[in-house]
Amino acid sequence: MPSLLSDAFQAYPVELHHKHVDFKSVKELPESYAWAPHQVEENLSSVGSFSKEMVPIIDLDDPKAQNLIGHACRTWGAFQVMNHGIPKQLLDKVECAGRNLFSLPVQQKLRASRSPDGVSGYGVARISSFFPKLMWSEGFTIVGSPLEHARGLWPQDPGAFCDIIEEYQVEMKRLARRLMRLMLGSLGVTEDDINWMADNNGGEFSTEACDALQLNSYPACPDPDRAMGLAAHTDSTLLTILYQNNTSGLQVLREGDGWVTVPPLPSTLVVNVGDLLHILSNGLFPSILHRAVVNRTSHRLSVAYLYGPPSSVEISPLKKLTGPAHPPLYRPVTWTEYLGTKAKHFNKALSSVRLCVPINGLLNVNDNVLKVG
Ligand SMILES: C=C1C[C@]23C[C@@]1(O)CC[C@H]2[C@@]12CCC[C@@](C)(C(=O)O1)[C@H]2[C@@H]3C(=O)O
Ligand SMILES: O=C(O)CCC(=O)C(=O)O
Ligand SMILES: [Fe+2]
Repeated sequence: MPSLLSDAFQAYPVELHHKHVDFKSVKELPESYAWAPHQVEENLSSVGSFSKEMVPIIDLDDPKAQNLIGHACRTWGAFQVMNHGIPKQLLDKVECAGRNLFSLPVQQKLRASRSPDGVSGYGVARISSFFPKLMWSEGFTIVGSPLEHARGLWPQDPGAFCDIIEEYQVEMKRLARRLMRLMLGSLGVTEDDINWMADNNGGEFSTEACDALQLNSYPACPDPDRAMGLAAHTDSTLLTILYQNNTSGLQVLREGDGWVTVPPLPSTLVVNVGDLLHILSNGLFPSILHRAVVNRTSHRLSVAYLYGPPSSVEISPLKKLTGPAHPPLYRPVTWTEYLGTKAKHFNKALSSVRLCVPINGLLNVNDNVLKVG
């Protein structure tokens, strides 16, 4: 049984081809990128006569932040945070590093390709293998040090990119831990209730949470209504912190509302509940289905910080949240194992680790919500 995050996909290698079109020179959407209308599902805000609610915006300096976060996690599974303490200059630097990377010639980027059974490197989203059409995006995943891949990309000076990424990883880990404390606090749970988070865990577990960084690039698209930037998915994480540049594209699916756009706001970060927090909270905090759409005029860039537990620690519903009236709904699972499950079942992964499986078999997270369009 693999225990490192980087080993998660050994049992499920995917041969994702890297024959990207040259996004910049394409004048018409190639058929291989043209999604069927029902897969793109229109964003109701452009059609509907009703106004939709917005993903909550929470100021971390607000004394009520913990309660507001708890409410947002229960009712949305996502929120935006301001006054989060990440310097604007660092966000600018990481955006610039991403732009530098994606603007390299394709041949150079391919020198840092993610291998079929690997987790780090350049390539199309791993979930692409579940769809008949290609996504209008490219990505670069970093687990641990980016040095090896950066050497392939910038043989003369890999250090500049690595310094920025490493600084970002440190700051994001600090923020993720703070957010975890607030989210759990709203449920009456403390770090001491979670062995791997507690400072004094007697050395039984590594206290080091695991994480990954995903840089996403969405070039301007000649036919955005038929294209998909990143298809609907939940993250496998405890939580994800997303920085998006000033171009909108992120949408979350909300029961009753359909796809709701999360507009980029200056110096604000988006926080998503992932599947492992869904499990840990015994479903009180649902993981959120989200996607990225593209547009005709602007290049969009996003940076997702994916935060999870130490890769071999088993995550199961917290004892404090379960009892005779609330039996545990999920079996214990490590992050590494869950990533493998996700690689096999994709959006049915969460129901595949459910203890009482729905009568009609594995439930796709998409089946759980009101369909739009
Ligand atoms: C730790 C991870 C979560 C992730 C798979 C990965 O190994 C690294 C990339 C992550 C990402 C980002 C885009 C969407 C997603 C579903 C994917 O294909 O790669 C997520 C994965 C996830 O959260 O399951
Ligand atoms: O680009 C976005 O807005 C979404 C990215 C995302 O969902 C991811 O990287 O997991
Ligand atoms: Fe995501």
